[in-house]
Amino acid sequence: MGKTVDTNQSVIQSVVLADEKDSIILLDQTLLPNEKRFLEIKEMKDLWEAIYELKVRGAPAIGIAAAFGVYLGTKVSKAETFEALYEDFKRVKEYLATSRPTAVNLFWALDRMEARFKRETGKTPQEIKQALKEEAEKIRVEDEKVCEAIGSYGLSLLQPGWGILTHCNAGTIATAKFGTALAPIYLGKAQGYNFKVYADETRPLLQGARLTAWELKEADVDVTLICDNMASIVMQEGKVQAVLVGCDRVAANGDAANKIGTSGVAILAKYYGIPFYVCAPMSTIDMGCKTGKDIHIELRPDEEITSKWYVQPMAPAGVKTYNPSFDVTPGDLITAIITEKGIVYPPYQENLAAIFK
Ligand SMILES: CSC[C@H]1O[C@H](OP(=O)(O)O)[C@H](O)[C@@H]1O
Repeated sequence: MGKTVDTNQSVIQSVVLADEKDSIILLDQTLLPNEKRFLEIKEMKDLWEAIYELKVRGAPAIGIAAAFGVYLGTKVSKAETFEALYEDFKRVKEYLATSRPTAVNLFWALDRMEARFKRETGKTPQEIKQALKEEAEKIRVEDEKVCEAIGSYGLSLLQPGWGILTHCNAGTIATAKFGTALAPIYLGKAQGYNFKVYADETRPLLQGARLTAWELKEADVDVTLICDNMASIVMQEGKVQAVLVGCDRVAANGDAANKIGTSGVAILAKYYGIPFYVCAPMSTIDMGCKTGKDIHIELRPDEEITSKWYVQPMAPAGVKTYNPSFDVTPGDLITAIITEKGIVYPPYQENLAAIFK
């Protein structure tokens, strides 16, 4: 379990590497909105647990945490050669890869750290460890710029005063900064767009209620919290002019995995003729994944449904549950995919491939 530290950061950075402590400082998102507590993570198993228990969550933030975790886990190696250190590195990478299966950023970051390791051939173990630390920080810094670019492209699709529906949390705490789906909201706030955000609470883990509503209230953005089963009525009543969601893995054909319930929102948006945008860093687009059918959907514990938020369980003891943490929205329900390289429209197979060229 990580140690609690006092950090009165003004702009929340949910996961950073504390140079002076050479440890990971992360915002414990499971305690929000009631407590803003930062944990100091020094041990690999504490980081693995933080990812699994969603203390740090959101595809980009998971990737950044994993990259820092690779550094933490490798720096304690006593190896005296490149080859021996590489064996220890691979054990760290394999361990972190078991924390959560759906967000491709975890694996993207681990692979990027391995690529950096291999570029350090001939260097001393100490030099290689320093290189890993640099690469992890580069991933974090780049993600800020990526999210800001997504925010700018996303904002170009929106009008001042629009109602925007969001699902789950793809905000600043799910990334290095700005978020993905909330990035256009933050950039718009700074330019006087006065958006009205309708945030789905997003059962069962309530990232919309606990995180998005909290983030947006902190940022003085007009946010209305709704239950997931109210998405239809706010669309039907003309309160919503666009839907913005994040993602955890986008397949080459444009199918996008995101928090459970997202595909239902996409179907509603299609029915009401409302544009449905997926905000996707290229680090979340998996061209090796042909369609949404190839995306591993994480299944999580019963308690998240039956008892987690209740004074006492709200379901009969021992009742079976089905708790997929994500679902896949078919590409033909997605109006456009907003990336840091620009806005990608269908046909996604060709147009997603084009942004990687
Ligand atoms: C900016 S990625 C946000 C993405 O990640 C969330 O999943 P989780 O909270 O389980 O990590 C959700 O799918 C968000 O849209």
